[in-house]
Amino acid sequence: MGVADELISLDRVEKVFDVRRRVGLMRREKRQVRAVDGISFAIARGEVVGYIGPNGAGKSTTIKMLTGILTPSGGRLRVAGIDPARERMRLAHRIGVVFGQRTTLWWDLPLKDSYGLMRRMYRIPAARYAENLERCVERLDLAELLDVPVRQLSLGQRMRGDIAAALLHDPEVLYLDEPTIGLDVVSKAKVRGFLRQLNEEQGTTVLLTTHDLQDIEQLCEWVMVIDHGRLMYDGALGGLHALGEGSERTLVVDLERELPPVEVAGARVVRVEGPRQWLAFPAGASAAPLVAAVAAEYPLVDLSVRDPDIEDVIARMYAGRG
Ligand SMILES: Nc1ncnc2c1ncn2[C@@H]1O[C@H](COP(=O)(O)OP(=O)(O)OP(=O)(O)O)[C@@H](O)[C@H]1O
Repeated sequence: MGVADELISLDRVEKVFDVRRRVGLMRREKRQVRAVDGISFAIARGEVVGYIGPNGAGKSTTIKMLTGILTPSGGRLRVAGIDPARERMRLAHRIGVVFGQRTTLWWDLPLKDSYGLMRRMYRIPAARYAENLERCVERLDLAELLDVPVRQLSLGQRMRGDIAAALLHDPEVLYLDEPTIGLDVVSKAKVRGFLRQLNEEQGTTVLLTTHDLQDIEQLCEWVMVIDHGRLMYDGALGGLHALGEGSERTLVVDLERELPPVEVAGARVVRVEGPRQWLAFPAGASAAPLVAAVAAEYPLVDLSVRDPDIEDVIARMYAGRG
């Protein structure tokens, strides 16, 4: 990735919170929480990057620093060449933000009035506003909803409304914090489809925080995993599959008939159902010798190889933390 393409960069960024905790009846104890503990990464223009980690890992704190809501305690952070905390208003014109858990829309106003207010806030030229609104309305299926007050929208409708609101001023980068939380499968698919199209057609850079690994698998080629404020992984999605320590692939074999568990070197049977057996083997190993060994010793009818479930890999990464 060339430096010229770098839209977001963090260099040893830290955020420390001072928290006071009551201990006993009178005493209060001062404690520091290192929410983000020396994180460095770079995101190039046009990338869609997943940012995942367990509860309390530091994801929201990172996003808040990237928008300028929070000032880092240390390190250097730039978005589109801007220091977010120092020039928050200037940055606001370049970024869009969607928080799945709360809306940026006006609760009592019809959707289109909220958009009108956005237009004035961001001083969006009339033609550009009309064009962007039309595109969002069409692609996010909002035509029927424009006159409805936000409080009357379903969660999925409101989320689509929020995503449109974040895009009316043509941001170069979109931060999404749990954009599919609480949505049904159809709404999730709509939101994901829209984001993919946005990235492909407008080249919008997307930083996506989510607990839904389907979001990640369907949208992101690059993933960062954070835990205890530190980056545990920063790489291609495919690399995650191979990463989880002890992660395994599965060879599923269909035998001619029901047989005792297959015995071959380098794999162990983890499940038997009638003539079908599941053999787990290390994700890094080749399946070929295993298949050959089974075929030589057993009446093999059919087989398939399954990659480790990304959910398992991530769960293992979280479990091994500390
Ligand atoms: N304003 C604050 N004051 C004190 N501590 C905070 C504050 N904001 C966050 N923290 C702490 O910082 C840590 C990281 O929190 P953060 O919200 O960034 O996690 P997260 O990865 O977004 O978690 P989740 O998946 O639950 O949203 C947590 O221990 C949290 O309690």
